[in-house]
Amino acid sequence: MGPLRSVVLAGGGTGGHVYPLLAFADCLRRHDPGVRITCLGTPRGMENDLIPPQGYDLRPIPAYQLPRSINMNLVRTPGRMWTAARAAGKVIDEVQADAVVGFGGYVSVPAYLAAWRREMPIVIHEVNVPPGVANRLGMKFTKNVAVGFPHQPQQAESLRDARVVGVPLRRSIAGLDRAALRDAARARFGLRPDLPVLFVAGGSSGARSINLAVAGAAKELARNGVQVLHVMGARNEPVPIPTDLPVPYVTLPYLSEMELGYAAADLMLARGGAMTVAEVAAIGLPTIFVPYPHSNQEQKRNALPVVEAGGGLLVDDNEMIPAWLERTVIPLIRDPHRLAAMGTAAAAYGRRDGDVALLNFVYEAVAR
Ligand SMILES: CC(=O)N[C@H]1[C@@H](OP(=O)(O)OP(=O)(O)OC[C@H]2O[C@@H](n3ccc(=O)[nH]c3=O)[C@H](O)[C@@H]2O)O[C@H](CO)[C@@H](O)[C@@H]1O
Repeated sequence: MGPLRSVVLAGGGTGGHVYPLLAFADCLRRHDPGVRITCLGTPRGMENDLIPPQGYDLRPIPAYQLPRSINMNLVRTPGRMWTAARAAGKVIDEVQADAVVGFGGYVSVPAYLAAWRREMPIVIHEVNVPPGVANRLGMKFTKNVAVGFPHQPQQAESLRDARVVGVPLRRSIAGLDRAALRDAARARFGLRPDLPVLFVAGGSSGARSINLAVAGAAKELARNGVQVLHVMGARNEPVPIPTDLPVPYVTLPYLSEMELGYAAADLMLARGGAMTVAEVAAIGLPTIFVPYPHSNQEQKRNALPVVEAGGGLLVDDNEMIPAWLERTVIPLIRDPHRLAAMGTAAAAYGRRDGDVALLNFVYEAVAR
């Protein structure tokens, strides 16, 4: 049994914050089935779709969006933030939490504030460079900062002393054997077992520029025997795909069982969200990264170490046009030796034990 009786987890908004929270919750429950786990969420974030089905207690906290330029001066922290912090504090008191573990996103801020007022252990897990604004504020209250990747302490002064623990990944992904699941996964999507598969997914909310480029390349990819499994993003307008293609082209709005997509694929085309990078690296899936261009180079920094290790390619969003895709994807996906070498390089960079490493870090922090 670990040193925790009750823990509050905070992280919300996009999949990028919710999936590591969930993976960590699962790990905690596996190691210590008696511990009480409570999650804080905003009323409309993706946590509402993702957390309750996994059987965790999700408590809504009033949403308050921090301005990106907040000066981190608590005296000037807006009143609405304290209202949210009081709501978080009520939950913390009710469940008699021993610690708060935050993954970033707006809901983490009230949790950090409430835990700080109660002088409780706070642990922060951060996967981006620069750290998100919520975690930056949280770092004022704790030195227990864990990060997902080795480049983060080198690139961000505020993360210099952070512990590299990796990223908690869902068990279905951390434990994935792609080769063993490949045929079943392909059958599930109606894909042929004998032709290569390009898996396209633009992060937890999809990516319009990627969707348009792949749709534009659909005919040429199909003519060259490349099958496509394309997750468009539930919040995106679906892009029309030609219907008379000679090989399967399967579109989905969202894929909950992401491991099936990963297992079906020979090559992935993705954004550079930190979770996506951690997942494809861990499972050794060669990936073409098209970082989201509008967030401070954050996604480029996530993807670059995998690319430099030889596990993927990097392309600017403005180069994401059908001709580039045709030129790059077709020869690569037909070259199993190159794909295998890229997969091995990606896997050497990735890790599958981020959940356990973070749990050990939390136990240490609570024991301190
Ligand atoms: C535009 C933006 O600001 N994006 C940020 C956001 O990305 P975003 O929310 O897109 O997050 P990631 O790419 O990191 O993670 C997406 C997660 O959703 C899952 N998934 C995705 C599609 C699908 O159909 N099914 C599914 O399960 C993936 O397996 C992955 O676990 O959070 C990341 C982590 O903080 C940041 O690094 C990104 O920069």
